[in-house]
Amino acid sequence: MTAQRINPSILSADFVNLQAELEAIATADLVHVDVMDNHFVPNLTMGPPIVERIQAVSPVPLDVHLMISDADRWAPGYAELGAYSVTFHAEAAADPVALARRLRAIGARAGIALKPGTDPDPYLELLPEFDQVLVMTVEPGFGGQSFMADMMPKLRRFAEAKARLGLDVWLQVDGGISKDTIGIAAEAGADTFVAGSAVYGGVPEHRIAELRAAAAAHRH
Ligand SMILES: O=C(CO)[C@@H](O)[C@H](O)COP(=O)(O)O
Ligand SMILES: [Fe+2]
Repeated sequence: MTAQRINPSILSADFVNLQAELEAIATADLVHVDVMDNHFVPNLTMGPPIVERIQAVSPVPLDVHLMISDADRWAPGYAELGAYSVTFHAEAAADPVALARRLRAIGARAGIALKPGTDPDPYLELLPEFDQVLVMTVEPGFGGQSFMADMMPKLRRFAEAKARLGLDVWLQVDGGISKDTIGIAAEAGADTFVAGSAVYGGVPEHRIAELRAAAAAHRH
């Protein structure tokens, strides 16, 4: 049976009380950290100094999602500060395979993210180069948007390639995941679920448990 992971996104947390907000998700698998540069996406969040402090106090490992241009230059720094996984966007990297190899060499899991409009085809045969693939289920940039169910065929393409190649690459979804949508993504082959507003919009521990139960009901 596939292991499933719930990764709350601190984009929906109170940024002035980050330590308490991190402690509130101690029952999660990883904490999803959205790094935005106001260039690749029209929003700005944080950079290495803040991510380094999050790394120092978080009760769970860091799943860093880089929504930044020139990923080739900046992504290795996040692996060096100790992030468990570093995911960069395919659209923002000049050489995704070389970058993934650098991230792995530093000791991080290497992830590649695809915006909703990005064709999965060029990446299917490259799956062995990555530890996780992030299929965006909203346009990156903001929390609280609606889940795009029309991304499920793309997710299925990766699930098929994963099975065909016999890999244990994680298939992640991010955007609009709630107790009502998580089953749709699990059904299509996702095993790693990012949820921001759904977790921090209530008591995080309860929301995480609710999401786990809803995903498990559709486990592969
Ligand atoms: O990467 C992003 C947004 O670009 C996400 O990680 C959001 O933070 C998810 O928020 P919700 O859709 O779950 O509220
Ligand atoms: Fe994200």
